[in-house]
Order: sequence, then C-alpha cells, then structure tokens
Amino acid sequence: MTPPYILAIDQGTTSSRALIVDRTGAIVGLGQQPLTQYYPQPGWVEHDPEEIWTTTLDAIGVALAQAGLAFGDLACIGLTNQRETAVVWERATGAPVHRAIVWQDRRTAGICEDVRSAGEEERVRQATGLTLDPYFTGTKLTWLFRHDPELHRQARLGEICAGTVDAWLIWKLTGGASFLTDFTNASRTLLFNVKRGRWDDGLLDLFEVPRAALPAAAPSQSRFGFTSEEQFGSRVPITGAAGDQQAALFGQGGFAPGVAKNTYGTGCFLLSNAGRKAAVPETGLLLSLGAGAGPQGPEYVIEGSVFVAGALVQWMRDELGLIAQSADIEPLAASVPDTAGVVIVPAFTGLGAPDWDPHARGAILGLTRGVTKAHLARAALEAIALSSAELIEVMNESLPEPIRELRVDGGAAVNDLLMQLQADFAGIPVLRPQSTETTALGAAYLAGLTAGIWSSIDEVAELWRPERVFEPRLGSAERHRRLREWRRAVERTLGWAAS
Ligand SMILES: Nc1ncnc2c1ncn2[C@@H]1O[C@H](COP(=O)(O)OP(=O)(O)O)[C@@H](O)[C@H]1O
Ligand SMILES: O=P(O)(O)OC[C@H](O)CO
Repeated sequence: MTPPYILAIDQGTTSSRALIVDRTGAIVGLGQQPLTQYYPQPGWVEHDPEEIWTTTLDAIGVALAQAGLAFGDLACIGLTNQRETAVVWERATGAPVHRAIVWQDRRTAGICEDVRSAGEEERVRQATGLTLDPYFTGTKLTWLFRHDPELHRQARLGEICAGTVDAWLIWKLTGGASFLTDFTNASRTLLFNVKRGRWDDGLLDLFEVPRAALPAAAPSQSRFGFTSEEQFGSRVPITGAAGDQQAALFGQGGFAPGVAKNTYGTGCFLLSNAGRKAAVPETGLLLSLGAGAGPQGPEYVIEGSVFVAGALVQWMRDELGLIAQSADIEPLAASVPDTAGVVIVPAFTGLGAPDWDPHARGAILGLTRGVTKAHLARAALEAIALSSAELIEVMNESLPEPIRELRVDGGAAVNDLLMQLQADFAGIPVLRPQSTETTALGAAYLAGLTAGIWSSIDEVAELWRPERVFEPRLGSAERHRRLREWRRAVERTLGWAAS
C-alpha cells in the first residue's frame, strides 16, 4: 500500500461500490452493496434514493475496513455513477420526493413521441448530441413534474433539487453544502447544450424543467466540495466526478482520439474519444462530453449504448433458472460449438443504439427441436458480442480512423468466451486490462489529478496494463454473414410493442 489514498465511489445500476486506490493505482480496499430494483409496472424501473445513499455509505465502510484505514486517512474522493437516472429531492430537508427513475425506465416513450411530432428532434439532437429517447434524464423530469403540479410549482420556486445520481451523492456527501453535477453527467440529460457547455434555456422550456431546480455544472476534474465533518468526522475534498462510462474510458487510458472501450455490465457501452470536435454523428450514435475536459475546453466522446447485455445473463439466471450464477454461463455456452442457429435479441426495454426503438421487444429466433439450454446460453453471449460488434461498424463511419483495438471492462468482461466472441465478431483484438475496475480507477484518476497526486495524464497512462489480448479468429466472410444475420433478427423485433 502506497499512500496517499483515494476513495473511488462507483454507484452503479445494480450495486453501490467503494474502492480505495493508492498512488500506484492498486486497489487496496473494496466494498460492494447490492441495490434493490423496483419494477412498479412493465417497462418502469426505479431505485430508492435513500438506499443509493445508505448502500454507498456501507460500501465505503467495508472498503476502509478492508484497507485498514480511517476516513480521515483519505486524500480525496472521486465519484462515478450510473448516468441519466433522475433523482428529485427537497432542498430544505434533503428528503427525496419520489423514487429515482432509472435510465432503463421506458415510461416516457409517449413524451418523446410528442416532442418528435412537434418537429423538435433535430434541434434537440444538435444541441445535446442525444436522440429523443426515454433513456435520458430530461423526459423523466417532465414526467415527474407533470404528475405532480405542486412539485413543479415548488421546483420553479427553487425549493426542489433535480439531478442525476452524481448530484444526489455530492449533495449527501457534503451534507447539502454542494449542489453540483459534472459535465459528463449533465451531457446525458437532454437539457445541456454540449457545444456551449451549459444548460440550454430553450430545452428547459421544451421539457418543462425549471432552471431553479438544476445543479450548477462543472468539469469532471473540479473541486466539488468537502465531505460533511458532522457525518464523516473529517473534511475530505471531492475532486473528481464523472458518469460511469466516461470514467471507464478515462480509466482505460482513453485520453486521446482513437482509443475505444466497451463496458460489459447491465448494458454495454461503447465509447470512443472524439477529441475536441463537436460533430453529432448521423448514424444513431451519441455525442457526449468526456471526462478529460480541461482548461483547453471540452473533450467529446462518441457513444453507442446497448441497454441489455449482462442483464440477459441475469435474466437466464433469475427468471429462467438456466444457471445458478452468472459465471456458469461460460462453461454452459462452451459445451456446444455453436448456437444451432438460434439468435437472441434481448430488446427487453426497447433498443438503444443504433435503432433507438422503445417499442422493440425481445425475441428468440431460429428455435428447432434440438435446441438445448447450452445453445441458448451461447446465443446469449453471442447477442452481447454481436450487438457491440455492429456498433463498432457503425461507429467507424463517424470516426476519422476505424477502431483498431477494443479495451474492455465491466462485470461480464471476465468471461473469456464472450471476449473471444467479441474479437471474432468485431474483427479486431480485444484487450482486457489487468484491472477491470476501470470505472472506479477512472474516477480515482480524475480526483487524484485534481488533487495533485499525479502530476500529468502521462503518469496515469502508465498505470494501464493489458492482462490478456483476444485475437480475432473468424474469417471476414463468416463475420459479415453473422452480422447480417444479427441485423435480420433485430429487424424482426422493431416496433413489436407499439400497437
Ligand atoms: N462471468 C460472467 N459472464 C457473463 N456475464 C456476467 C459474468 N459475471 C457477471 N456477469 C454480468 O455482468 C453484470 C454485472 O456487471 P457490473 O459491471 O457489475 O454491472 P453494473 O455496473 O451494470 O451493475 C450482470 O448483469 C451479470 O449478469
Ligand atoms: O451502472 P452501469 O454500469 O450499468 O451503467 C449505467 C450507465 O451509465 C447508463 O447509461
């Protein structure tokens, strides 16, 4: 253990985690607490904001105990979080007024369609870099305010705070002293102008979100305040914050254009550093702000988000009972040489990039009498790899140079078969770093750079080391055949739930 120590908080969709990172980038303590998922109606997904906070606190306690450190031993804190999820609370008391509406929640598909019918899609896309989809925070706030006019009135008066999970946790960590969000999270709200780097008044009007309810936005490497002495016994500075996918790109050394990473968690998030050019892709991908924004101005990322990846494995485990643990999918899938023609499209919550169809629903195609659960397991891993491979092809159209290698992380990146399938279907090497905790490391690097623990990006870049490289083994013709078959399968799921 090499001091100083950084606390990296990684508040994810399914769990809250805390990691203690030392000067060498080693993880010397780790705490993790699962988070309850609420599904009040089909297509709705909620979290309890208080539980987001208490699980975070518990995870911090476990991480510190494991490292043998006290809270006061921490030099600084870096925060990273599930993005887009909307949290609304009372400014006076800090009490949440509603459950958090999670990024996966589809309840605002109708609101998105109304905005689209009003001809506003292109204006929204050019200002925010995002597509009109229930995924993003903006329409979740529209929904909350429409459903509670009194809340809307209070929000206009500045009595309500509305933000993403980073804003909520910064507020809680600082005992209500800081109401701040970072640029990367703000760039996922549909309310933030990514070209101007500020909230967009026209979009606030369009989505009926009062400016008085929103936090101030700051670059990821900023001073976000100090922890409350009353709660923690010490004032530790929060010196970095970023949405988890931008943090992961940073943790993967994605400091310059051309580096791409894919995170395999609940969903899959493919991000590529796009440098300082703010061109919105035309191909169903998103333009967002990157964590590397510094004094020279903002840095952009191009992103393709797949909503369901590891969640498909979870579904096979929890709902179908095909496996006992997520890791069991690998030997089961490896017990057969192919899927026997089965293709699974896990459009459980609609489809993200590049189709953006909230009405798509999942399908298992190509079933025959001989299909076993092993074929289904293999088809599940192939679905994760094929959806990402297709996104790489699409992303290449928006990049000056095609992606040459893919850096990977996230809970499902430990799956060797999945990584091999990814290399095969993408046709490029897949590089898995020694530490797949790149999201938390990204937050730690951001915080440590601001606090002066590392003096430059170059110093941080040296901490990234590959653990294993998966080389592509599939011929080009077969690879293209599989991608075409995947596209045919996806097209069968589009619009399914629309009528
Ligand atoms: N060995 C494995 N093979 C495939 N999927 C896995 C494996 N281990 C975990 N997963 C999946 O990875 C996801 C957890 O990854 P994680 O990065 O912790 O997710 P999140 O940050 O979205 O909560 C779960 O959906 C789980 O099913
Ligand atoms: O919590 P994760 O890792 O599933 O990531 C969630 C993403 O930020 C959603 O955009």
